[in-house]
Amino acid sequence: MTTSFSALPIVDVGALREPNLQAATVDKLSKELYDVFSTTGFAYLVNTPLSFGHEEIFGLAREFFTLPVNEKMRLAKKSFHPGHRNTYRGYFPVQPHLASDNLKEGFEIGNPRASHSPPIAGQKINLSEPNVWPNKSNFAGQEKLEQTYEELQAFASQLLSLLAVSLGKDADFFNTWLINSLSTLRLLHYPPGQKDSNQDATEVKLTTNEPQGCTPHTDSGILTLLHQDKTGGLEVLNASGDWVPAPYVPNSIVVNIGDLMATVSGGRFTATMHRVRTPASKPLRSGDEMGRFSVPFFFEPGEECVVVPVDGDAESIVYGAHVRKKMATFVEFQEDSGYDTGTTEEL
Ligand SMILES: O=C(O)CCC(=O)C(=O)O
Ligand SMILES: [Fe+2]
Repeated sequence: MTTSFSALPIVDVGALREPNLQAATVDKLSKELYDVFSTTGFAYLVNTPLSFGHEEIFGLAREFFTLPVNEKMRLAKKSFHPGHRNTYRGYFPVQPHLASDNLKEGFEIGNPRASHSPPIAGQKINLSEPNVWPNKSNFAGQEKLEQTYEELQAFASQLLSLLAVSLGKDADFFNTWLINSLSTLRLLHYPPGQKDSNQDATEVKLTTNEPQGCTPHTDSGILTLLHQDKTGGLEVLNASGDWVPAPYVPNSIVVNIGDLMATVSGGRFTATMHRVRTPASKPLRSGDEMGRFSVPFFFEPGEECVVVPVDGDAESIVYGAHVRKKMATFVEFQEDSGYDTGTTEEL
């Protein structure tokens, strides 16, 4: 269960930069992670082993989202562009007509080295389809994003070993989860809200009193590693029902537990509700005109992975079935997005 925290804790994971971890370090870090994941379910991580910084990752996000709309829509998932084959990876546009509490556009990639399977009969979403990319002449960031994915996957795997130890298991206890992992790297852009009618095409017309860039939710997978820019807006729900701001802390990334890991841990870890406020409209803002950028990495097992909870008597979960069930609640995956693209080309 989450607690009545008033700020997210900070965990220094600098020791993970060393090639060989001492047993005492494993012990210390796994205890620290256990403490935060069994209370807030969320923390800032500092001194991570990642080789890239915020400037690089948000440079890539900015480069992607400033592409012309038709170039982004060329990558749109089938639910936003019926002529396209990609159902799971690719671009989704802002959909104010569908959900005024989810005002964001996004671009998602899976494992760049994965082998791909054809769609499963009767399933509308192919979880193991290939990535789609903008033309190289328009977007130079493909290779960098692929490397970013691989580094985040490796870092998340280190954390997973520590979580296994923290739950009294061997460090490799969850290693089968890494086979054909479905982890997702998602670039997100939250356009600023705009209250008057002179908005341009990239701004969002606010239709509710409480505009949301991202509706309250828990993440579905193992854990999420989040890069956020300095705009702010992320809020985490504590046990008293208060939304606690989780602003950017310099050189940190945010980590949080997903539903699957909460279940596997027998409820020892908590998947905490969070949301993102829509960035303030232009006249109120002093900095960036484009709104907020964030880059969550959702660490996930493979589609066919049979996930066995740590308490022997609890029921196993097939990850593909778990994620499909959760997806039914996401606006990005609604059957008919109603998005009118006016184009028909296929990828
Ligand atoms: O943009 C953020 O800071 C959080 C996004 C998020 O919670 C999500 O995509 O699941
Ligand atoms: Fe989330």
